[in-house]
Parts: sequence; C-alpha cells; structure tokens
Amino acid sequence: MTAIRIEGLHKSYGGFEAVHDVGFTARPGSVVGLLGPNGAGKSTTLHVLLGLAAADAGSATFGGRPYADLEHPSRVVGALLDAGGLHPGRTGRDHLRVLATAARLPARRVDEVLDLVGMTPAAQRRVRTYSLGMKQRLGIAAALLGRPEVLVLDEPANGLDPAGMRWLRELLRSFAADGGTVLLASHVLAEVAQVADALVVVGQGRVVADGPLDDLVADRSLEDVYLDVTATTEGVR
Ligand SMILES: Nc1ncnc2c1ncn2[C@@H]1O[C@H](COP(=O)(O)OP(=O)(O)OP(=O)(O)O)[C@@H](O)[C@H]1O
Repeated sequence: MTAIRIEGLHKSYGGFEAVHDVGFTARPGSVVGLLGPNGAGKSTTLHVLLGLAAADAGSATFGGRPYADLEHPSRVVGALLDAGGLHPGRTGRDHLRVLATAARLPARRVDEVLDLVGMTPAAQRRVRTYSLGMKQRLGIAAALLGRPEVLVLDEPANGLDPAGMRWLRELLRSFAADGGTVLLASHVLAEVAQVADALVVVGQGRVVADGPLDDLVADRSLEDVYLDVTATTEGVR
C-alpha cells in the first residue's frame, strides 16, 4: 500500500511563486480531495508529484520514492491530468494499446479497463468522435491500466453525465476500500463532499486547510467551509 507524501514543496515560474511550502499526506485506503480557487497551485503540485515539473525545494513521493525513481510507475500510480493529449485519429482501444505496450502490460488488460469504464461499445471509434465525458472515461481507463495502488486525478468528473459521476464515485470508493490511495483535484464541491475522506485546501500556493472531511465540515456545508478558508485568496493571481 502506497501513501502520497508532499513535504515543504516550493515551485516558482520565473519570479512567480506558484506553490509555497505545501505539505500533506494522502494515506492508503482514503480519498483525499485537493481543492482551491483557480490558480491556487493544485495543478502545479500534481505536476511536481508526477515528475512533470521540478520542485525548487521539498519533496513529493509515492511510498517514499519520487515518481522518477519508480521502477514500474504505471503499477504504482495512475494519473489523469486532462482529457487533452489524445491522438484524435486513434481509436480508444489503440490509444490504450500503445500505453499498455509502453508499460509492458498484457494486451488483455486493455479490454478489461475498457469494460471497467463502460467504453467497450465505443472502443473502435476514433478519439476525435468522442464526447468530453467519453475522453474522460478513456483517461480513467488509461490510469487504471497498470492496476496502480495510487490514483492522481485532476477534475475527473469533468464532462461526465450523472450516471458517469455516480460510477466514478463508486469506482473511487471501492479503489480506496481495497487499500488504494486517491488524490482528487476538483472544483465540484458536491462531488468531493460525496467521495472524499479528507481534504486539502490550497489558496495562493499555500495549504489553508487540511484534515478529515467530517472534522473540517462538521455541521456546515463544504461550500461554506471552502469559501471561508479561501476568502482571503479570492480571485486569480
Ligand atoms: N508553466 C507555467 N508557467 C508560468 N506560470 C505558471 C505555469 N503553470 C502554472 N503557473 C501559474 O502558477 C499558478 C498556479 O497555477 P495552477 O495551474 O497550479 O493552479 P490551479 O490551482 O491548478 O488552478 P485551476 O483551478 O485554475 O486549474 C497560476 O498563477 C499559474 O498562472
């Protein structure tokens, strides 16, 4: 079982500090919601965690190892960052086949994950014909390919219909119930409130709240709590 641990993370772009001393832990068996206003530093934190950007200071690890040091990254972490980056002329199945081959995963796993995300009927269609929700499902299929222990998902519910939202919620809950770790960045507070065990809220590059959902929310709505803790960080930077 693999925890995500982020400690003392700093990241600047030019002279602009996107992330300042961010630290939190996502434990195995839990879904952690990463919330914050536009430009708060969520994507930057996820990019550093996934080895797509270098930190200026601090660390971001899976089971104690940075992404770059993982021997079989797809077996440890599955990530969905955005629904772009798909080759429009490829079929959904071919997209997954390419990823499976690169990660040395058996071809049969492609059909399993297509089935898991409900995309088997559309698997032979070209990605350019997919709706946003279908691209999201394909992205989630890609994240699941290596049977990872950790899922890192940026706005996974984007474009999903109500049945898709429920399906995603159940998928994440059962992933965590099996001991997996989920880090879920989202702006859809209602969605996060229904699925997360714990929250990390960032504002202007800093952690402004962190803890179990029930403790943070108590008898208030998540929206009230969120707007309170991010009140001083209103508007984009
Ligand atoms: N490659 C980059 N070059 C310059 N500035 C960047 C870069 N990436 C992010 N930033 C800046 O860093 C800040 C944090 O951005 P980030 O994308 O991490 O925010 P976010 O919390 O994910 O926002 P959103 O909810 O809008 O996706 C923003 O001010 C953004 O403009």
